[in-house]
Amino acid sequence: MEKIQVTSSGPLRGKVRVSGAKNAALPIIAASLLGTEDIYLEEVPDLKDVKIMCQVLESLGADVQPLGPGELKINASKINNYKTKYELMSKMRASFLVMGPLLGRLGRTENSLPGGCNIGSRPIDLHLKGFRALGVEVEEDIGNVLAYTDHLQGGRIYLDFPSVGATENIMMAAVLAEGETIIDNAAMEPEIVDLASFLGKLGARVTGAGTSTIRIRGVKELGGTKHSIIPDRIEAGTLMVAGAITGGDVLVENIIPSHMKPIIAKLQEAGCLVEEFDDAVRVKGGQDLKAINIKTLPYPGFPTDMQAQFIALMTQCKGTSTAIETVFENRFMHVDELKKMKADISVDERVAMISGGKKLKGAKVNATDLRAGAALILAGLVADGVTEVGEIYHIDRGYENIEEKFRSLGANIQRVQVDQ
Ligand SMILES: CC(=O)N[C@H]1[C@@H](OP(=O)(O)OP(=O)(O)OC[C@H]2O[C@@H](n3ccc(=O)[nH]c3=O)[C@H](O)[C@@H]2O)O[C@H](CO)[C@@H](O)[C@@H]1O
Ligand SMILES: C=C(OP(=O)(O)O)C(=O)O
Repeated sequence: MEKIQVTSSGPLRGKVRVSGAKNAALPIIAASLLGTEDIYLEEVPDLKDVKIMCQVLESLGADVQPLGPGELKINASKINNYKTKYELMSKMRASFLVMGPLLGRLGRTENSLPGGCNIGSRPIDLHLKGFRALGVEVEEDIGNVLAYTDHLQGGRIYLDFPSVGATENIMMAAVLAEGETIIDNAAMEPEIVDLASFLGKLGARVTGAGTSTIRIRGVKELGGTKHSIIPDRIEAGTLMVAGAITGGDVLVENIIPSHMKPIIAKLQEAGCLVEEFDDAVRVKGGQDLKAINIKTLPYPGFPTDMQAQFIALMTQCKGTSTAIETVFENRFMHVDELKKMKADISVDERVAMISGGKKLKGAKVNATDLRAGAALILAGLVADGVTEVGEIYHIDRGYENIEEKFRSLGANIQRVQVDQ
């Protein structure tokens, strides 16, 4: 079994390049099902989730060819299957994003319910509400969803919560629907904007992405294009926290700084020095980190995908910090693991209180989900002794070459084979 071993590393220093965003690459690869000509993608991160999404596309009849590093060529002109395989769907939440494109292309899609990080119940009611508003019949059975229509018709959808996945799925169905679709209370994440820009290059007519109202005017057919995936703001944030927690000096390159506002603000509140460049951010960690408070929210609020890494940081901030999780109802599983490392944290429903500034101790811990895994690595960098992180397949879902990137900054980290 593979584990990641981290040993107390001292201040991290140097520069490191961020990969393309997992959460932009996944919907864009799914959206490639909409095109009828060659699609060339660049800056595609080499991740387990991306590989699974490519396998999902192939199982539907698309041709997916890796070109150079980070490059994919996709041709979906001959897709012939509307059913996705349970083995693939169960491995990844985002596999559900093929529903919208399949409805657009084939008018039919059948999927088992998606897997992914166990951070809450993660229903798909808003995706289905959106499809129904576009004239789609939806039949739900235990663990299975069948959706079909013989006429995809634009409609108006109000999302009760600005769900990222629902916004993406509805956009992808609506681009080939007849007439206009309006999504109100849409998610505003940068990954939605990247998807809209990709769809636009395929020939779709999408406006308003990045605001809470997205308008889509359906077209008859979409073509091909070349597109480069935006940088991963969560990987960037994780590397910035690595600089902060170790009192280091790290230049994180290939960043869109405007995507990083809540992270930059909270690192500054904690006492770090943050310098912004056109496409990079430098973080100098303070000697005495101060307690801070975070509350996760949809974009442009503080990202839930950075909450675990910030709790690791808060264990080193003097005083009591709080983290309020409002997006997912069960996203504090890393707390029990951090407590094994002697972190002083209590959780009351959606609020975690972190009494920080105390030395952590290395321990055997498990990555209970993707960002939990990142948080444990960050904690391991400043803990006495060795931290051994298990269940690292979660980490590999979302971080490309994580040990190499940390090692390039001077971290003492390696992947090891252990008996159990
Ligand atoms: C592949 C990808 O992009 N994953 C991201 C995406 O996940 P994902 O798209 O799954 O997240 P959503 O924005 O949909 O979920 C946010 C909240 O809405 C709820 N909800 C969602 C859909 C629905 O039909 N009904 C419903 O109630 C969820 O249970 C959750 O409480 O956005 C999350 C929130 O920023 C991030 O943590 C994930 O990293
Ligand atoms: C929760 C995440 O991913 P997913 O939605 O794919 O489970 C994440 O990236 O932190």
